[in-house]
Amino acid sequence: MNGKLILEDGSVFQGMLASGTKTVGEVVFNTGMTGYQEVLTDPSYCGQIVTMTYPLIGNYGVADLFEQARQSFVRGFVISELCGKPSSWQAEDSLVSYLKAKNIPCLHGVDTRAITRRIRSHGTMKGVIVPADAQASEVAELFAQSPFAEVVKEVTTKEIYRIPGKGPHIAVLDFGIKRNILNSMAKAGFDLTVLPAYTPAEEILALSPDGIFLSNGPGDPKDAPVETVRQLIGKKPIFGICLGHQLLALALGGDTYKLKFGHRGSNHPVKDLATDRVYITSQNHGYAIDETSLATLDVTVTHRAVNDGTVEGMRHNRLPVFSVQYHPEAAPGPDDSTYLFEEFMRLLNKEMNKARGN
Ligand SMILES: NC(=O)CC[C@H](N)C(=O)O
Repeated sequence: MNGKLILEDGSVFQGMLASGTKTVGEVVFNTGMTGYQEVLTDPSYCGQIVTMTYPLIGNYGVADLFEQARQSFVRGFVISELCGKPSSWQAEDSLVSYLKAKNIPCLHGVDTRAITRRIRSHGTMKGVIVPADAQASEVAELFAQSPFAEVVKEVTTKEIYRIPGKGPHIAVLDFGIKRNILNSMAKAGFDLTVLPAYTPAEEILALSPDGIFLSNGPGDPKDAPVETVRQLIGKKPIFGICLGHQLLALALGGDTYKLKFGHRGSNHPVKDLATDRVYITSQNHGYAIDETSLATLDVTVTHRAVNDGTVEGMRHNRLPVFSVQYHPEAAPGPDDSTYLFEEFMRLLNKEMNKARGN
């Protein structure tokens, strides 16, 4: 069936519907050459229609191994050439049958370069995917919907669950956590209790964890549980990734703002300001910390994006609290930054030793 993507500014991009019929979301683009299944199942994309800039998507199929959550939360997927016949030793299915089975709206055969150029110059905006012959009233109805209503509630775990390990006990706040973050923490040796995003601070602290982890997640950080994080600061060592990093800044009294078109891809250079070393990182964020808002706070900016100079990492000057805006767990992307999970382990061991009076 022929379909189209219509952006809020009225621009129209024609294509074909591989699955789904209509949807609304915030249209963003991801520049990764691979990793489409991880992108589809990263809960941070909840509420968004993702356009992949790499022109051939689906060539290595899909496999259970790449899933990052219990389901996909993207509102839609836009690609140029959809490869129907994957070729990979890992492929368990083709992308097209995966999209159909999961009912993920997908428009393909689209000029994704034109969409990306428009978003780059006009900024991220809302869009709808509809059949080519959709009525204007149907389109207006879709545009009237808010794709970001309660996204953290939608993606977070409904139940507490444990991933036992031999090391320090971490209370993991799941704002939309990717599986590879949990895998990376388990691999580093942590003992994990994963909690729903809206668990009150007293309940989290009642578990007597050795540390707290704040996960990635969708939407505007100001709509997430900032107050809970504020009540946790100073009580336990904390590590935050992406949304978790933004929440820490807000809870400390800083501010965040929306980037014009965000950072989404697997090859974003980030500089560690202590060593001047540049890491290639996986990123997916539409908001950033306002650096001027940190000026009067007791924190140090530790990492910076090489492309646009925005804040990519920070640490507290007195408390055992640090965070990064990018995704050290990768999946997809390079694993340059997995050392950060070991850094969290070292920090916890140091704090636990201190508490024992050693
Ligand atoms: N990956 C994430 O955690 C994204 C954080 C936030 N939703 C943003 O877009 O900036």
